[in-house]
Amino acid sequence: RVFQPLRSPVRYLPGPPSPSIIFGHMKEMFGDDFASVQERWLREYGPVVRFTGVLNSNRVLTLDPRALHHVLTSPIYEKPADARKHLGRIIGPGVLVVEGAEHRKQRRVMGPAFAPGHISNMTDIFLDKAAQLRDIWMSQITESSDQVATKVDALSWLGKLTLDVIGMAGFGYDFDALRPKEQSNELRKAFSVMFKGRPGFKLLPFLQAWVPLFRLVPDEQTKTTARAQAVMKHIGRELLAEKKETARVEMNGERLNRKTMQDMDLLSRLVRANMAADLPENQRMSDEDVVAQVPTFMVAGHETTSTAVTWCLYALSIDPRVQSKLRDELLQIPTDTPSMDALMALPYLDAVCRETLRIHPPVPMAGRVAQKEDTIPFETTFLDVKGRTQDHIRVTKGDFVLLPIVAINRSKDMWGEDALEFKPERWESIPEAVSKIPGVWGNVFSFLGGSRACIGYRFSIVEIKAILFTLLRSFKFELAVPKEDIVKRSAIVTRPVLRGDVENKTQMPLTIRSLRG
Ligand code: HEM
Repeated sequence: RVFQPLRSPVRYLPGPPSPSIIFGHMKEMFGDDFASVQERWLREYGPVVRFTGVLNSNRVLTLDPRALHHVLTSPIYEKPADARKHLGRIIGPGVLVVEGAEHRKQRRVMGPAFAPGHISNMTDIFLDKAAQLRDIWMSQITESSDQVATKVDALSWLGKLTLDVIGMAGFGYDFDALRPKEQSNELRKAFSVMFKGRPGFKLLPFLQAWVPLFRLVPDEQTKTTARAQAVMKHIGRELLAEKKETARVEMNGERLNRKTMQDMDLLSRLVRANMAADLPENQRMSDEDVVAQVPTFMVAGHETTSTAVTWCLYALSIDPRVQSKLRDELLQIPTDTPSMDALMALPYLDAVCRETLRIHPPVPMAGRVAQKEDTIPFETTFLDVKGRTQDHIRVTKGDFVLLPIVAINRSKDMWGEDALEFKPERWESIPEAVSKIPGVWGNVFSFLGGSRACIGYRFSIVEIKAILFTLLRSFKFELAVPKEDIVKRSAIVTRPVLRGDVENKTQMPLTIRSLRG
């Protein structure tokens, strides 16, 4: 590992000098300002930049669509092993962390559960839970002094809402997160313990991920995490046993008569697909793999979606014109419970969602590591440090390629001079250049692309639309603090933090005004 960077051809790429032999540019990459750092490097050093990671390891930054497409689709590239192992120790061998043949197997069995037809059946769950939040907020307004408006922390409420949604739609489990905390159930408590902690750069988890010796450091979080993990596994196993039993009864021809929401959840679908008679034995997932999908869906699908809706309400709060144009469209619908197709057919709602996920992607970046030597083709030529024109780069085992989600989504070269502005109207006619972005959804890179693209992207788009539909029809949103006070804090998910808040607590204070007279 120590000598690898000295042998790799990546060292011939232009780029900034490493500020630290131990941490390389990791501080810059985890800092709030990472997006402008990346933009600056691309401006200074050209379309392909070499920067450094831990122990001077090579990292490549580029926005070249051909190169990124290559990395996303070639089996030579895997997620960074240390990060996978670290997450795998917490959530088990779920689809988010496994690689190679095991990953292909899991994706194949899980794919049908995320098909549009099944997501369509979940729309009622999304709308139902959103209506629950609407009613809670409405009663808070009624109880307030002026009975027309109140202040809420949108982020924490939306976090509860999306946790309830992933519980019901993911495994037919009601977290009841929208209920008061005292009524918190076991799985919700276990999950919040496992992922407790504040965003930002933290040394110990970082060292634990990289240097096995540090995993022996006894910290309180590790102990409570182990206890919470045991609860999570236990509940996961119970859920699995329940789903298997239901599927068995159905498969025996004694089809259960109750068409409950549980029959529609992702885990039930996955269990059925895994039990299908025509699935070869070696393609079936083990019980351990299936149980690991419970925390996997919670990790991958809950905070990402609540953060996306939160940033959308932020964008709508600072642009009242867009907010009322969107509301006008939503109020045209004669029912509170539209179908998925009806939601998906609303053009301005679609443009607002795309623009939110472009400007405020919840996951700011990801990365892949080459497992052996490779040549990455480029669309545009560039000069290496020796001044030679190149149309490809060579990498070797251990080289890391950044997947710069924010930088692509906001690139002025691709989107035009107004790339940094929130403008849903841009989706009426998007520039030719963005059609090359190798994203699985709508010309943005926010769900990545290729064989490891977000499996839940359709789920989350319909969920986001259902939540916005329900809330915008009942409330007007305003920021309750000056917009300069909201800071983006980047970690695995980019959350809002109030400027000057020493506790670094994530929140989005909004004033909500009832539209019911
Ligand atoms: C706005 C919401 C969401 C965003 C922005 C998002 C983004 C992403 C991104 C960027 C990745 C790739 C990570 C990487 O390869 O390093 C990913 C993977 C994944 N996402 Fe999402 N996600 C969202 C919602 C969801 C939901 C709702 C679910 C499940 C119900 C979900 C399940 C997954 C899973 C299982 C993976 C791993 C896929 C694999 O490795 O094969 N995501 N997501």
